[in-house]
Amino acid sequence: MTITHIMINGVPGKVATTILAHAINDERFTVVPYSLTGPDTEKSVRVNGTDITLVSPEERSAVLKTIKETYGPFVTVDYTHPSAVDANVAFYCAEGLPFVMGTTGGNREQIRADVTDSAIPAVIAPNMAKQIVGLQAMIEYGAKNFPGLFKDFQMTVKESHQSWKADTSGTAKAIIRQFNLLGVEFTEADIDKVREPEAQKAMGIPEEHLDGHGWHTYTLCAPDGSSEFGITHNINGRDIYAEGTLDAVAFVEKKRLAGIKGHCFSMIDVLKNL
Ligand SMILES: NC(=O)C1=CN([C@@H]2O[C@H](COP(=O)(O)OP(=O)(O)OC[C@H]3O[C@@H](n4cnc5c(N)ncnc54)[C@H](OP(=O)(O)O)[C@@H]3O)[C@@H](O)[C@H]2O)C=CC1
Ligand SMILES: O=C(O)C1=N[C@H](C(=O)O)C[C@H](O)C1
Repeated sequence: MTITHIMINGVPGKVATTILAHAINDERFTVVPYSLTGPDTEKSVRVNGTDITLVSPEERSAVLKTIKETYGPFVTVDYTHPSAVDANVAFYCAEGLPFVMGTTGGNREQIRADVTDSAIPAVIAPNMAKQIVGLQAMIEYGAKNFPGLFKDFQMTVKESHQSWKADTSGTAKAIIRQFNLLGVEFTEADIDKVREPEAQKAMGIPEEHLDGHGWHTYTLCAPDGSSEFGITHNINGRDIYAEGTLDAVAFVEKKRLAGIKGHCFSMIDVLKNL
């Protein structure tokens, strides 16, 4: 089995740390013990017995030189902050670092264009939970094959996440774009964002998951009120994102070894190639 080197950026953030803990225990990978992180964090953290050196934005170019010399090629995973996405993608493209981008936000058109103009393959997706990706693929199939199927239906979208989440759900934004193709008139501004713990408890979200959950419901009502359709995905905790992320890393490494450059893949591409 080929062992892939993997560097996970965004530690000590919640998702990056979860992915790191899973990667350490996954025999397909060797973790590069560095993480590019924000300007205000400590110098290192220990995760499952592995010491990870945290690299601030000012230090990253110099430290990357050492990492490349020490470890050779590796795949980068990004679970940082929506405000960091654009600069991080520009950095990965300029430095020739194949990557998996789980972070939401940023200028999604621009980051795809950056990858297209670069010499690397990448996977970019707002949701790495394979079952949610499968659901997205089904909705996308419907949008391609039955455009306008829900024309004139009234949609409501409710998404709840931990109170400090920086942005509106990237997953919800991606899914409503598919519903637009199905004929539904709905914009990102219409999304009902729930961030208040008391409101979340009232929705039935377990208290122990108030600081880490993603509960989404999409409801479609017929114009005459005679029928209603709903799609719900309720995730507690963050473990579900690890398997898909690590499969995406293995996928990107295969593409790198095959010499694929300047190509942006989705998690649906990963799912189709498992
Ligand atoms: N694709 C998917 O399946 C999923 C995507 N996500 C997305 O992942 C992202 C991270 O979420 P979460 O872990 O909860 O967030 P956290 O706020 O817990 O972690 C973000 C981390 O990124 C660090 N950071 C800030 N600026 C930079 C920078 N310039 N470069 C590198 N790191 C930086 C932060 O450091 P500091 O605290 O010092 O600012 C922090 O440690 C979000 O966009 C979220 O929506 C989440 C779950 C699943
Ligand atoms: O911040 C989170 O937690 C999540 N972010 C992603 C999003 O914005 O959709 C994925 C998931 O909902 C969890």
